[in-house]
Amino acid sequence: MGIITVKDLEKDFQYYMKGEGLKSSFQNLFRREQLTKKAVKRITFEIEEGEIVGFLGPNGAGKTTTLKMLSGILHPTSGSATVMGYVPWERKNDFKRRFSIVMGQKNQLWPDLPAHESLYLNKCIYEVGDKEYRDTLNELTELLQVKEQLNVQVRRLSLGERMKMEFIAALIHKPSVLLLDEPTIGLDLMSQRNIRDFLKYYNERHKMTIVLTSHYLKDIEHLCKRSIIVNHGRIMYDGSLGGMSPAFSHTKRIKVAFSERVDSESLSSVGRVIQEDGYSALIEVDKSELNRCSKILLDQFPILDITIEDIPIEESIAAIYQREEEHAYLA
Ligand SMILES: Nc1ncnc2c1ncn2[C@@H]1O[C@H](COP(=O)(O)OP(=O)(O)OP(=O)(O)O)[C@@H](O)[C@H]1O
Repeated sequence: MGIITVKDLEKDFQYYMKGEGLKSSFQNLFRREQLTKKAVKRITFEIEEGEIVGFLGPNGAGKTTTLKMLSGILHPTSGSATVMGYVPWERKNDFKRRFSIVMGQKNQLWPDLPAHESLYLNKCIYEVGDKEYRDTLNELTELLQVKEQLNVQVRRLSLGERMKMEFIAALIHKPSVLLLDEPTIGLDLMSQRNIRDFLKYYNERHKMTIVLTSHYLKDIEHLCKRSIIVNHGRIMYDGSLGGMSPAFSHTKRIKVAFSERVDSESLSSVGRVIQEDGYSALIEVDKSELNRCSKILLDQFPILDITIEDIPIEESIAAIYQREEEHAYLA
């Protein structure tokens, strides 16, 4: 059995419709229309110990709601889930001691205190022994290179430094499962990379299971062998990003620059023209046709430069987002 198991998990939010203006506010005092938002719809998956799994999806897809249920912050409407054998929303102390969540948009450190005081508070809450606390703090501050900043008031830290402190606070009790909701949001490229490298190293060293949501594809590509793509609360894909769609892996793109103006009509005999402006073109061809099409281009067109590319992963993901729900596809 996986360290995380999710079976037919659903979450509905009830909320009230509120019209605009004073008249509508007055009417709402007597009659309010209740609406239901189905944020998560019967999702099922299992995650093995030590895995890093990416949770991908457009805004409002249901990622945060799922993570909140797995961390016990929210009760599901129906379905079941276990994390390390515990039902998260029962919030047993043993579960809390072995689990952690970092939300890029929320801080758990006190802004007016230096980070080390909040960290010490976490040590006491989680009943971490003195030596273990010292060793873990040393390891984490060295890995994240924030030893010097431990005594600085959290509100004075840069966003990247603050995020690193948030990670230390989340890991000080050495959880077995870590949920990350947009951990690199707002960080510059260098800080994003530092956090990614840190997570990769930490996962390999401590075999910690990580579930990660991020809108930065680089985070997912770098860290996750497996990604679960959700849209409208449903799982649309579960597998590796590389193996996302056989249709995409059978197609290549030829990017060409011409030394003189080329007629767009003539290019359509080579393959599917994605874009062209007379002096350059992007043409999609079947992999098996690549040699033949490249030869036609080289023989019959005034080629200045030619490159062959795979379909960018972002486009494969966008295509999955757009897929109709009833065609949900499980790898
Ligand atoms: N408390 C709530 N009441 C009503 N609707 C809610 C509530 N919380 C979330 N929702 C709705 O549920 C849907 C899923 O939200 P969720 O935050 O899980 O999406 P997400 O995939 O994390 O999006 P994002 O990438 O923008 O953070 C959204 O349509 C959201 O508006």
